[in-house]
Amino acid sequence: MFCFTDALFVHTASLLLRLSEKERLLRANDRPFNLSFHYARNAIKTSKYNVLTFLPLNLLVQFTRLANAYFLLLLILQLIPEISSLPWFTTAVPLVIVLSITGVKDANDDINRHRSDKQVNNRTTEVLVDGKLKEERWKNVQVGDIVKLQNNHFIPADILLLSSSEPLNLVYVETADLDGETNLKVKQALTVTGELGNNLEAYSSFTGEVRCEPPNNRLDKFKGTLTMSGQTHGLDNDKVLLRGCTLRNTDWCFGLVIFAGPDTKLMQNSGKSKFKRTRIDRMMNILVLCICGFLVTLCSVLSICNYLWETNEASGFTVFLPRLPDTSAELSSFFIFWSYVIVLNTVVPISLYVSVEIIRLGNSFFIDWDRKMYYPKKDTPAQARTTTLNEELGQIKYIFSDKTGTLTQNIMTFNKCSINGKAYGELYDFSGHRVERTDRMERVDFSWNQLADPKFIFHDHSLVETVREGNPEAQAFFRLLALCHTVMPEERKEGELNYQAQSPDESALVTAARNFGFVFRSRTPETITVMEMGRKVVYELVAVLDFSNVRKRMSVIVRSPEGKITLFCKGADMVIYERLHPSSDKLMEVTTKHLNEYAGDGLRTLVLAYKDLDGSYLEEWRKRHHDASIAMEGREERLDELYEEIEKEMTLLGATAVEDKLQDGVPHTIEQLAEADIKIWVLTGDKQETAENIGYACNMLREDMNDVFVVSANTAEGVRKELQ
Ligand SMILES: Nc1ncnc2c1ncn2[C@@H]1O[C@H](COP(=O)(O)OP(=O)(O)OP(=O)(O)O)[C@@H](O)[C@H]1O
Ligand SMILES: [Mg+2]
Repeated sequence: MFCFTDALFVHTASLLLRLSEKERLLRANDRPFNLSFHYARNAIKTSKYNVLTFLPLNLLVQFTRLANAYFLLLLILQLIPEISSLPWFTTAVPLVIVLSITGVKDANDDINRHRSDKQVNNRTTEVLVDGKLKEERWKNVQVGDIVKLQNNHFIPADILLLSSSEPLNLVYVETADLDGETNLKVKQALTVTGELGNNLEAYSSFTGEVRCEPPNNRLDKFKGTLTMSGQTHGLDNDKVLLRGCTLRNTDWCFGLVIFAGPDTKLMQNSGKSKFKRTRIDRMMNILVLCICGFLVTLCSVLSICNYLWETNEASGFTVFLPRLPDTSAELSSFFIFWSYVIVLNTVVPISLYVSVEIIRLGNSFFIDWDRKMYYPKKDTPAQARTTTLNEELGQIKYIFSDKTGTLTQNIMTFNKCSINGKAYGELYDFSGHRVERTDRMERVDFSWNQLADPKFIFHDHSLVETVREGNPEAQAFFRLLALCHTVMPEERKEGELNYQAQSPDESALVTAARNFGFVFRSRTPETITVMEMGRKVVYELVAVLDFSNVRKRMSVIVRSPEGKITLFCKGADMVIYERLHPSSDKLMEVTTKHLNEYAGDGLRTLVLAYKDLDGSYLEEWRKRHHDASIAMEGREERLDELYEEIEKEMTLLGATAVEDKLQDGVPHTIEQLAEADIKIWVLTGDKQETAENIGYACNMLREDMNDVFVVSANTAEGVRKELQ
């Protein structure tokens, strides 16, 4: 008994501690220190019941259903002899059958959950204990442990990447189970921890201290610092491997466990699934309640009549209807009320619930069997994952969709560009008329460039000539594209370059630069290596001012081998235009004209600009930047301010236009949805003109809609006003 309360106390204490966790502190290789915080262990539990709690909890859940509760009430009434007019088992038997069928189904589901929990908790991974790697079950992994992961293995907890087998400490992870994206994501360790390599001795004396945000469910954000040998380094999402991902293309990597078990982002996201009701369900509930009301009224009227009869007439019938001596008329009519409730219980159509359930089950089979919803190419039939919601399908009024990747293919091709006021990529015939591109046209030959991507297609020869002639603006344009991005290169064999990009736009732009002779070759957290027209140039990467959809731009600051410091920036036209030096005004006008043409064709556009920086100013800025990037409080705001300060008075270089084709059948589908009077909302961050043109291209907007109106407010309040 003692033991039990003790355990309970420790558990509650750790729960309280965890609830109030404001910041997480942990030290590598120091279990006693980490244990003092009572962080959650790595075992997970998704099951709902155990042997003891199953019966009470499951019954409680089942009786929250109106029909079951109603049956129970009837049963209780029938157990009272003064009221009962039917034998008790007429209600008890069906109720028990219904409850036990549902109970068996729930128990089976829960046994499966127990089984999968057990399987997951007993997976093994290698943990560093006393200087040696030891196989350890997942459930025994603790916060602060150093683990070694192998290729194609699942990641057991949320882990800070320390070092890896790949050059430059890269690792590749597949995140399909987390966010559904199938392209591999690249993570890179800090250079200081990367130096630990595969050295177990170095690892056992590693005492890095991590300070980071408390557990939360945001998959794309992480904020923390790592302090080792007196130096503090900022940590962000790029250095963390999340539970639920799989290691790919990486022989091994080492990591430090930061969040375990229920604290991992994966588990924090798997919130309780809500019980959804359909509209028919709700309507049925209301009807049943009304009928119940009717039943109560009926029974009340009958029991009042009974009371009247008892007081006025009953004395004459005692011969036939003998009664107990002390029953009053009031009591008798009270009992009569409940007897009528039982007798008339068939008024309430409880069987309706059962019928509807069966109809839905049948309906879901019809959905699974529907040949028109079968896609032979991938052998995928339609699948009704739930049998409780299918009648809602016919009631849909709104569809909310994403644009990129849903309406469009998410395959981006570099199509056109405007450099220093001159447009490239457009094709003209001898008389100067624009011609449509076809497959038969002569492509630009990139064989002079050994590192070119053979799949890249471009038709305008003049651009290559301009670059090869050494036009400084054209070269600066492609240099920017080769430097300003977050793409990760992969070069397994000499010359076989492969780009891994978070966003396909960037990969298209970097590939374009690659073909035009500015080949992005490799990156470390401190440098970027580019082959510029066959010459290897290593740029020092001073800072990356990352992209966010609020900033709508991204920049890098690099120092060339000659010591020239430049900020390169690319982003949405309006955002860049606001930050240009007045000397670019003329160029801006011409570029705007080109941009409007591109947007008119439904192309995605980006504007490119640069700025030369002064060394002493940069040093001072860099210091402030470092302070802000390891700050735990207000990190984003402070960084934003610093970015804002340096990204101004830039010089315009030009603009790019990238094409993302519509998926097959999109216009047709949208047309049919519109015919069914379903309203469609599409989410996009594109330039307004581009978005409008894609809207026309996919039949969302039609020429005959003459009052297309634009809401142009920036706050929730403003949008609400304009909509009214
Ligand atoms: N990698 C990037 N670097 C710089 N600017 C970018 C980058 N990606 C997008 N932008 C700019 O920021 C704007 C907003 O980006 P966001 O990702 O929100 O939308 P989007 O990707 O264009 O939208 P959608 O998902 O509908 O295609 C874009 O219109 C573009 O101008
Ligand atoms: Mg985007």
